[in-house]
Amino acid sequence: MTPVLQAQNIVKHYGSVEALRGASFEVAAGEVVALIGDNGAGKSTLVKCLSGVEIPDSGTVLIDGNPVTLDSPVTARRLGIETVYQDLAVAPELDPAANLFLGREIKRKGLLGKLGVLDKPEMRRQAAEEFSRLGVTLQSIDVPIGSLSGGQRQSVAVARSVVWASKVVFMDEPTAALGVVQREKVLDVIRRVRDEGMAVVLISHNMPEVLSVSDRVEVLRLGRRVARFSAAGATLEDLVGAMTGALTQEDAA
Ligand SMILES: Nc1ncnc2c1ncn2[C@@H]1O[C@H](COP(=O)(O)OP(=O)(O)OP(=O)(O)O)[C@@H](O)[C@H]1O
Repeated sequence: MTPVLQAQNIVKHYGSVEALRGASFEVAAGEVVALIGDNGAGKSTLVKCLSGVEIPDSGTVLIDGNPVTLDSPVTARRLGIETVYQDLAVAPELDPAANLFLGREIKRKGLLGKLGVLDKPEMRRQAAEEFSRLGVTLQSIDVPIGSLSGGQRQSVAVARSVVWASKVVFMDEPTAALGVVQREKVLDVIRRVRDEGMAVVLISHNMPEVLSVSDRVEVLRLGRRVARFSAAGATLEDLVGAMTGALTQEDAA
C-alpha cells in the first residue's frame, strides 16, 4: 500500500544544530502512527517540515507517492494536511461553531455574502453535525469556547483540523494538558477519525497512551528514524529502548 504521506531522508539545520539528519517517516490512510522520541529527537521539526512550517534543507516529501514541495502551511493545507498544536490554538471569545470555521467562514448567499456577512445559522448547523459525527459532546454550542473545559476546547481544536483535513492530521501532544476523562474523550475522537480513513500522526511522550491509541509507532533519535513497531506487538521496554538507543532496529536493518 502506498503511504499517504512519506518523508525520505529529511535534513534540517537550525544554524549549526542539525535537528534532522536524514529522517524518514510514513503514514497510511486509516492508521494512527505515533511519532515518538526523547526531547530534542526532532519530532517537532519533522512535523513542521511535513506541514509546511519549515522547509527542509534536503530530502523528499511524497503525498500518495508523488513528490511535493510544502513551501507554506497554506500549501500543506491545500494538499490535505492539518495540524493540531498542543497550545490550544482556538479563539476563546468565539463559540465552538465559529472556531470550527475560523478562517473558512461560510458567507450568506447573494449580495450580503459579497458584503462579507456570515451565514451563522448554516455554520452552527454544520458544526453541530460535525461534532455529533466525531462524538464531541458540548453542553452548549452558543457560548464562548473560553468558558468550556480544557478537554472540550481541545476536542473542538481536534475536530477543526479533522473537518478540514482530507488526508493527514498531525496532533502534537493533543492530550498533554488534560485530565484522565478528558484525555480519553480526545483519544476517542482520534480513533473515530482513523476509522473514517484519515491518516493520523500523534506526537506524544505518554507511552501508555501511544500504545493504547496507535496502530504503529515510529521512533526518532538524534534526527533519524531508528525503529518502527506495530503497536500490538510492542512493549514499553521496546519503545524506551529504541528512544534511548539501547535498541537500534533500523540501523541494523
Ligand atoms: N527554531 C529553532 N532554532 C534552533 N534550534 C532549534 C529550533 N527548533 C528546534 N531546534 C533544535 O533542534 C533539535 C530538535 O528539536 P525538536 O523540537 O524538533 O525536538 P523534539 O523531538 O520535538 O523535542 P521535544 O520532545 O523536547 O519537543 C533540538 O536540538 C532543538 O534544540
